[in-house]
Amino acid sequence: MKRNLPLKVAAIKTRKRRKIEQAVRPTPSNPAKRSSERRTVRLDDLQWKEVSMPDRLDDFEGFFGLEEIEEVDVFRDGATGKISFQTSKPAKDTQRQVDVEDANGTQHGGSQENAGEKFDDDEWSGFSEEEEEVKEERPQEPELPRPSTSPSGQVKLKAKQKRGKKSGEPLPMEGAFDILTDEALDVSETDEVDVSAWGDLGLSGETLSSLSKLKFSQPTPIQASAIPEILAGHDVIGKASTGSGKTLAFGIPILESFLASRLKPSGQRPPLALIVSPTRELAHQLTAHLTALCSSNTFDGPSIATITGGLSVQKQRRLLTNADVVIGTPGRLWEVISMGQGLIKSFRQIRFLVVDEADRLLSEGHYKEMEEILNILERFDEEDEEDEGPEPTIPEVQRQTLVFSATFHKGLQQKLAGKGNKGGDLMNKQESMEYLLKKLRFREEKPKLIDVNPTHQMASGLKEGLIECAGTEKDLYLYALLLFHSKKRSLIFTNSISAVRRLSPFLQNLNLPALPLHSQMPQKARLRSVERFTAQPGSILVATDVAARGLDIPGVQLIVHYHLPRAADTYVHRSGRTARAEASGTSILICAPEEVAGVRRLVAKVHAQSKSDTKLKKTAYFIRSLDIDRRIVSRLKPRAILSKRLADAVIAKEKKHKEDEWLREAAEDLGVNYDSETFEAEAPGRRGRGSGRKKKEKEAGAITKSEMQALRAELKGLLSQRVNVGVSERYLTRGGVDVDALLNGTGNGEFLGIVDSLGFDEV
Ligand SMILES: Nc1ncnc2c1ncn2[C@@H]1O[C@H](COP(=O)(O)OP(=O)(O)OP(=O)(O)O)[C@@H](O)[C@H]1O
Repeated sequence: MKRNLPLKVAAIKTRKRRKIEQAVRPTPSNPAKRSSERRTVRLDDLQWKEVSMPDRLDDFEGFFGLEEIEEVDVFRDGATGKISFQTSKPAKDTQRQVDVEDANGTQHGGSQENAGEKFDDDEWSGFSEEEEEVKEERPQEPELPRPSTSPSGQVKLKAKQKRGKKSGEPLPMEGAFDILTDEALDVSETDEVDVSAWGDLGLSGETLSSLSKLKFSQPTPIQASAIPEILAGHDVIGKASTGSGKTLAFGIPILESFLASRLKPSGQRPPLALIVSPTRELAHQLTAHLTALCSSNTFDGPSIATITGGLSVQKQRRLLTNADVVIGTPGRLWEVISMGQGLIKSFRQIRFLVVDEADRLLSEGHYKEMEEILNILERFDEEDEEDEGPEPTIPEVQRQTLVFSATFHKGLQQKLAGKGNKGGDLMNKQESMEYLLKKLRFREEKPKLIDVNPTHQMASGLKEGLIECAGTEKDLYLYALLLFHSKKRSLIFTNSISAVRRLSPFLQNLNLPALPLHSQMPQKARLRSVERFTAQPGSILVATDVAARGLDIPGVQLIVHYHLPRAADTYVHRSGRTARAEASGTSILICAPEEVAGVRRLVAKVHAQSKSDTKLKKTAYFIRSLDIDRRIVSRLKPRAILSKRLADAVIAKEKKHKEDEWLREAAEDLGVNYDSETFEAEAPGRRGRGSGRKKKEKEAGAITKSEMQALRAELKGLLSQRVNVGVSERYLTRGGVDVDALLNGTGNGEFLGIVDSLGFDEV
């Protein structure tokens, strides 16, 4: 059970953080009291005591609270396998009981496995109590399937019934730990999932039962092609469009290898696999996907360590000691692994090196850190050199190298704008192979290149379009677009952190549920934004390209490129956050007039590239403009202006505050007095680059508190009114538009014009 704990960490789904500090087990030396006054209780009914924590939480990595309980006996009924808890302690107050009841008045129960999850989440996830509300909304884990393995290794799940329903009687501890009991296994309710379509891949019963639980009835094309090659011991380069299941294409063979390795004598083993990811969010998500793959409860899965920046190095190093699978970002991985010879040696014995989003990790500008890792895996240490004599030969590579991405591109650094549009070309098959052979040391001379969809770069369910507007009106058009697509989970991409900082409050002021995500946010806040975005339907994530690759957030329906992608691969990956796993979705670029021609070429290039590989006749792809009634959009302008003024003022004040703090500290160090007004009055006026921006910032920051209040009140007034669109020649509207109703999902978006000419109404 303990060994599994790190796996659960990844669930990013924290519940109440509790620990049974002293669950008294009935042992001979500590016999449990079974006096008549003891009663069977639910854990949630007890008065848990909060354990005090130090104020500084930096090193606790999200461990925000600990509660303990004493004098509770844990019993497992030998006949039924049921687990129960007994105590003589009084029950907690009624309020507390209400907290753990759902809308139907039933108790939220967690399995014993889930109790483990709580510990693990506490290890790193960093969600505070205020997030409990979101977490409580999480759908309950599906009940545990019990696979029956046929001689062919195929697994079918039995249809199950709920215990309570069957007997019609309330069960002791119903809901809390049912999932552990044998009885529960037999009768819990779940759909029957036939996984016979996986039969040809020769997977173990354990893996099949997990796939069955995940309801993955058949492999995706990349899985069907890559898994047998990896299982046969080959190096593999896998290319398949975004959202096509590449994670399990390498995850399943790693699990198979782990399951096979259990037969060998145990002991201190080196990690089996190292998976490198370009971003922290993706690393945690990979952990989550592999964890889910091992969650059928029919076997103990591998222990997974997630090694990313933003979390304690010491803790991560400890995690590595027992890890079977290590997943991380290159910088932190290198930092942690290179801390000691012991780890370096054990990492040289890994059996699988996975480079996810390989073109990104191996591209100029990002390769350095990845190269450090590769060096660690390749390099001899001095001891080895002595053994081998003065000229050491390079040791034979024992590990399989698995490389996956949706794109392989060249010239990542070349910018699209103003540079002859050279940037962002995608590589054809031969070029990608040459490129990867140069960067990585494969075991085989020719790794298997599997490209499952050479004819199209983009997901099949994706619709693409652009909106043309003045560069200064992008905020307004973004607002209009989001109103039209209200209640749709949307991801807005920008090219700068400052744009994320500005757009998030701009949209929030307009009552849109926007969340920020960029690399300068503290790690806990980053994870929180992703979790909220995942949990809240209709929410909006405003992000830099840190969210462009790999993130698999279900139900993202709209991608907006507020800033144009700098390269073709970025366009592919950003757009790939929607229309995943056969779903549909929309990707819209907001372009200034001078950007339109360049963007058309970029998108045409993405579509043409795939055709050139297959020698299909090239017909230039023409991305269509979204037809939007500009007069109607202009009616939204007063709101947008007010919201922008408010957002700018808050940002300018925050910035000024930070600068003041910094200057005050510097002045204190120098032993002089600092007064911001005198300082500014005496500072020489700056001219030149950036002075206009400075001036604007100063003006924005000079707004007084009461002016801010007045602006807020004015905006509130506007937001409560209907947008009077008058009578449009083209789109007859009656009376006006209730934007609040639109936000509630009950309005009619037609006031924004014929946007369905592209079929976007189905999004
Ligand atoms: N065999 C399957 N059947 C159904 N769904 C699957 C299957 N395999 C994976 N999925 C689901 O498909 C979604 C996308 O998978 P994944 O994140 O691995 O895509 P990807 O190809 O790595 O995408 P990207 O290129 O954006 O990183 C996930 O939600 C995953 O759970």
